[in-house]
Amino acid sequence: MPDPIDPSQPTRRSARLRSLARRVYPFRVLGMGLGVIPVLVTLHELSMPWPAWVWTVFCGLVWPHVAFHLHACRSRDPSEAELRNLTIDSALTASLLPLMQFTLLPSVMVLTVAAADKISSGVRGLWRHSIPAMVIGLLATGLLTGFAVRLETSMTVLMACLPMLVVHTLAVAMGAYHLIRRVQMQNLRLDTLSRFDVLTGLENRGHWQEHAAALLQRHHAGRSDATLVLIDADHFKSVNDNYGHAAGDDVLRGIGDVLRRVVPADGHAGRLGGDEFAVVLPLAETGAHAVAEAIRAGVTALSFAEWPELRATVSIGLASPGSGDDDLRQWSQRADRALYASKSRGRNAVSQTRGEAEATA
Ligand SMILES: Nc1nc2c(ncn2[C@@H]2O[C@H](COP(=O)(O)OP(=O)(O)OP(=O)(O)O)[C@@H](O)[C@H]2O)c(=O)[nH]1
Repeated sequence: MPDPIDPSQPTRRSARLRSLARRVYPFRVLGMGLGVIPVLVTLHELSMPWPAWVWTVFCGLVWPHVAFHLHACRSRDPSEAELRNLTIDSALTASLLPLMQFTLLPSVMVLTVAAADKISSGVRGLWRHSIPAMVIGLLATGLLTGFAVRLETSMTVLMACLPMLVVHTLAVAMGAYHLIRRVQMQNLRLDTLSRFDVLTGLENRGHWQEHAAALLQRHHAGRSDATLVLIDADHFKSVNDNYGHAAGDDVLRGIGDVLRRVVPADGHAGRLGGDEFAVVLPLAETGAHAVAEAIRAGVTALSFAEWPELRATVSIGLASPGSGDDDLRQWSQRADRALYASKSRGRNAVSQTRGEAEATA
């Protein structure tokens, strides 16, 4: 079975490549368009014949649009077509070097930009696969024009290289900047999704448990009071059955809103799953009981615009850690027993494990 997060899987690869043509197009137009300037200036200095000019203009100004409109957009497999185009880019770029008699600066510059564009395409190993195409392009025009070499770069050619050096470099940097920002935002979203419950916006089970375990540890170290409050919606199944799942979701969201409003800033509220919620408070039982009672009253007061006759209640159990509560599980079991006491006393109630159970409704 394919691993959905394995980037080497074919489906993910083709999804990534699908946007390649659009991503590469502006950089190809910019890179090859600006690259043509120093090449033409060099051709002028070398008094090269007109076919060399025509070829250069085709490579720099015509080919990028041909590649995009004829190949990548009309192909049945645009991603594969674009990979082919990137390889042809390399061949065309290298074919300009013999025409310039390998004049050092523009030759190195256009080759470097061509390689950088392959690397920034994000396609692994593309620049390596482009090397044979470069050799072919170089040999083709080299054999036609002879392999004359004139490395020396005049000041005019140097000046003609500047637009490409500056503009292309900045454009690539800006592209990388936007990509990094997007990845950062997506990481933030993933982080939020992994820690918070989508329906209520409260902490999810795992994230809440981390806070609860940390508080339990602080309590055992004698550095904090602690009370665990378990909350369960009453007859929630019948809310779903009688009003529908959307109404059930509204009740859960309403309970989430009450918890956000009532739980003090140093407490942590989470949705454990289904209609079960939990809160940990750095308070002794008396203070926690007041918070639990405020939660119970807040849920009782909820109203729902779409279902005016719908009412919700919750049963609540709370427990402070006993000396034998070494882990969160044992602590939760004690709070759960208190919650069960509230259920068996008719619901819409707050109970605690120490002392007698209290009915507050
Ligand atoms: N609308 C909605 N329902 C959910 C969601 N998650 C779980 N449920 C439903 O919540 C219901 C929980 O029902 P039970 O565990 O039987 O509890 P109950 O009906 O509240 O009974 P008591 O707790 O004894 O009062 C089930 O019908 C689940 O299908 C959710 O995200 N949205």
